[in-house]
Amino acid sequence: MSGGPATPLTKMHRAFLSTPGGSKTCEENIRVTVRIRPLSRREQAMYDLIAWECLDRNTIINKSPNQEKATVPFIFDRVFDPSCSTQTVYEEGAKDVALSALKGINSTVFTYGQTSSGKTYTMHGITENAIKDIYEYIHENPDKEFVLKLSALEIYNEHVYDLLNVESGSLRLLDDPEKGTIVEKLVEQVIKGRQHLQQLISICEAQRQVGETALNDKSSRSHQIIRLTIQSSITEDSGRIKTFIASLNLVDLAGSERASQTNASGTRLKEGSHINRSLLTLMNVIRKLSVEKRGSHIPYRDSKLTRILQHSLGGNARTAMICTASPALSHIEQTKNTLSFATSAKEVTNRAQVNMVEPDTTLVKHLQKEVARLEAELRCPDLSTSSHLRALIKEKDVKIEEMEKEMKELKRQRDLAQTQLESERKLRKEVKGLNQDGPSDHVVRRLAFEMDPSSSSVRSTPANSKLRSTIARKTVLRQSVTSTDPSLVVSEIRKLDERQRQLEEEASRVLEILHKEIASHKIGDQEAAENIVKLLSEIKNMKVVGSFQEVVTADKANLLEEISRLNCQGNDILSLERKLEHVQETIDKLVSAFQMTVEDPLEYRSSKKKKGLPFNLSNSPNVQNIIRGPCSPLSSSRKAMDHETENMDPKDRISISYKDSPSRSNRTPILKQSKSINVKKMERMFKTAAEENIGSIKAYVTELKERVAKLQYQKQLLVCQVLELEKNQSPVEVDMADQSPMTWPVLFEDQRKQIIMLWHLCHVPIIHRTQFYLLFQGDPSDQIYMEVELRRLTWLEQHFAELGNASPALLGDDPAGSVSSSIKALREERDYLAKRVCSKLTPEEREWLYEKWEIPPGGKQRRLQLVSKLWTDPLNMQNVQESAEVVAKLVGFCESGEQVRKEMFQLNFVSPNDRKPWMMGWNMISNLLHRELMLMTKKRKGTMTIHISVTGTKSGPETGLAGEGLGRNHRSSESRTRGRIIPLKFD
Ligand SMILES: Nc1ncnc2c1ncn2[C@@H]1O[C@H](COP(=O)(O)OP(=O)(O)OP(=O)(O)O)[C@@H](O)[C@H]1O
Repeated sequence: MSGGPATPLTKMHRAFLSTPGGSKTCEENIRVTVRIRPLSRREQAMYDLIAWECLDRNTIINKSPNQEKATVPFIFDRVFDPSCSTQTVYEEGAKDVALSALKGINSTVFTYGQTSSGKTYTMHGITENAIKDIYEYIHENPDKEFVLKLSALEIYNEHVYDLLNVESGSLRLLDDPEKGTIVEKLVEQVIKGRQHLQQLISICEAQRQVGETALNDKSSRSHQIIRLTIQSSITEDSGRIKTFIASLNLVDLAGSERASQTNASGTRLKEGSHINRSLLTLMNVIRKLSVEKRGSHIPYRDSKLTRILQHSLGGNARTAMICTASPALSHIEQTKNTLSFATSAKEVTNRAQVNMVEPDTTLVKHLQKEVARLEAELRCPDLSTSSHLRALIKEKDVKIEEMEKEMKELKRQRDLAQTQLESERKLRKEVKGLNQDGPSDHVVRRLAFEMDPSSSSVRSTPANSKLRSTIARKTVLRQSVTSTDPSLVVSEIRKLDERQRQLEEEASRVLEILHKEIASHKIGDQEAAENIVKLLSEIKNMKVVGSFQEVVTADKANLLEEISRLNCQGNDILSLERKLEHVQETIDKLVSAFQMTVEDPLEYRSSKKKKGLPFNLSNSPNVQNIIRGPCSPLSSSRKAMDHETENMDPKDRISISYKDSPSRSNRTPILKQSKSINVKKMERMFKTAAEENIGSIKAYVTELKERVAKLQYQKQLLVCQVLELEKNQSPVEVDMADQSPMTWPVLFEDQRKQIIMLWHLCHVPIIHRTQFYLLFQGDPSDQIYMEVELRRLTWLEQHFAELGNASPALLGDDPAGSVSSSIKALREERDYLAKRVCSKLTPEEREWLYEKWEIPPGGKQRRLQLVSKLWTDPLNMQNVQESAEVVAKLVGFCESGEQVRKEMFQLNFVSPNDRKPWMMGWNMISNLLHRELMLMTKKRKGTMTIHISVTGTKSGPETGLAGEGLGRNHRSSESRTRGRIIPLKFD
């Protein structure tokens, strides 16, 4: 093979061209040098001959004795004979190019040649020298700031591997429109210093695939590319920072080889074929670049090597190629090939340019202009001239309008679906109503409780279809939140939330753009600043949030309406409770008066005189009220009494009239007289009438209490549901209307287990657990209680889970709602119960229990040990049952022999007459529900005012919704708010 033509001298000159942006493009040929190594020991041993002679610094010629043709010299940028050191090779063959990276120009140094020709040997020296020079340069330029990063890869068998992260496996090549081919996930390490860099390079060299061949004990079996990225910044006198960034690629190629020479087989043969193939592609690329016209297709993509090195081959880089060769005659053909390749390479022209990151002056000018324009606009008092901002606002307005339209459409669809659903329900109810006599089960199960007693009679007329449809309509109205499919409402709320998010994002984007613009412009003018504030507020006041809130308010109107309705009920409750209190007082007084009268009329009179009792049976206006009460059959008793009085002997009548006598002095003789007349008969009459009256009054009171309790439950159930919907959590799916009687026992057991577990998790007072457990044993009418209990416990459990023990911070000054305070309250409750063990249990009972609950005899605090074991195993129903029995005994439930009515079970689980300090714990927990609702409604920021009724008795709040004061420290506020209507303003 003949040598190539000499490189024209003109091509050796580099031309720096100015780019439009001001940076320079360096158009130059690849710098190609040839290094001939000394004969290796192996070659010497074989008495190999030297076949090449370096005629001068640039020329090498084949001096083989048996040449048939005249040899043509090869001319390169530099030819290094075997005596040249690596230092010289670096200085004259690579340094200039390598150090270009320090000035923002990409550079690449290749070593190319036959296997064992000295590529790795040379590249190792080049790398060391380059590192040394780079750090010297950094040292000599303290005014510049440098950031060095290193990445390293090898291409082995056409796979790319990260030499700094061997675990990564084969990496993919990606095409980046700006950067060209990049290696995905290639690690790039920031260099901390020269030693660190050297250490990393050593690691790369150690990681590289090396194998023994016949020609080289440590033959590199892969192409290695070490990339050092250098970022340098300099601050000019003007304060402008110029930043340059460039990469230095140090490429040590695997050597071309002949299988016959390397004796390769198996793995080595395969490696060799991959190496040769990729080198062939490299040669093709170089050849095409050297001969083809600019713009013609260059097959970079034929190998990973050429893809990765694309910039270095005819692109934005300065490239130096050091071709290494053996002088041995035995490798003459290989060397000729190398020199031929090198000859092509020197024809390749690159266009390197300085890579400056510094903000372009044009951009700066543009920004300055923009600042000036905006400042001028802001100075103008008429905002209408702020065309940019106006356009922005207009654009947003259009978007908002579109979104509002979308929302309206969504709302319309939702309403349509709801109407369909409701009419379907209505229809179902009517059909059901026709098939039933008496009160509708459906209605009862729906928790709809008629306040108006007359409506019961309406319902009890099944034949009247008109009335039935009225009831159905009422029930549908009542259902609202309680019976509207929660998933439908939740889905609507989610949709609206999504809309809200989108709108808020839009608004934020507008504000962000404005902020950025304004922040980037230095506004020294007060007027301009004011205008900006004005504009910002105008943007903020865009109808985004407002319009959304209106929509949301409207969409959640059913929830709010429901709350309002409940609060109206709350007012009813309040008035009912007042009446109730009043009636209760009357009863108490009547009972005591009656008992005293019957037991000893004389004593009664004297005590009445002493205590100054303000009324008696006949003249009490309260009695009149009671008698006139809708449920009181007292009138009949009274009539009976009157009737008996009328039929009395006139003498007997005197005995009745003594009470009315204004003259107290006359009483004794009259009384004596009356007694002598028919005392027994009168006593009997009086007793019967009084007993009848009291019974009736009690029945009336009980009825009132039932109404109040049921309304309260209904109210709390709604609160729970609202909270669930608010939290977008799937509600406890218990649609009682659809519960068939057959499934209720199963459902009850399931709910009870959940409740027991939740009691345990929420550290609910054990007296409450006992009361609830014993009262609600699975009767179908227990459904509402089970439902409410489960819902609020579920909420509490979630609340505690969210709160954790660090709740005080979240609760502000009120640590009462924390888990720890509940645990403390539970402990105090156990102490209280332990104290009752002796008084409530006989010694025999105690011993029996100690034995049963395995309390060791003679142990200390056996009572406390016993109580500590109660309600501790929520999964063990026997433990639950027995715990309830013991606690019931200790507390004295049903001691009076009177069955506690379920309806009387208070929502805050505290017997009003028996509040203990530890009971406040559960009060507080229960009241969290109420507070959550408050917070939720406050957050809603609607425009309506909702009144939450806060009611209570003298000893504390009576309902789960009542009471603002949550802790002992808040007692004063509790008493302040008790019994008042607290308006919650939505603004
Ligand atoms: N200029 C030189 N002076 C002295 N020894 C050299 C020179 N160049 C190479 N050698 C030696 O020759 C041997 C082969 O060199 P090297 O491994 O660098 O070859 P290579 O081209 O990288 O081979 P391969 O392609 O198989 O990896 C090594 O033992 C090395 O020390």
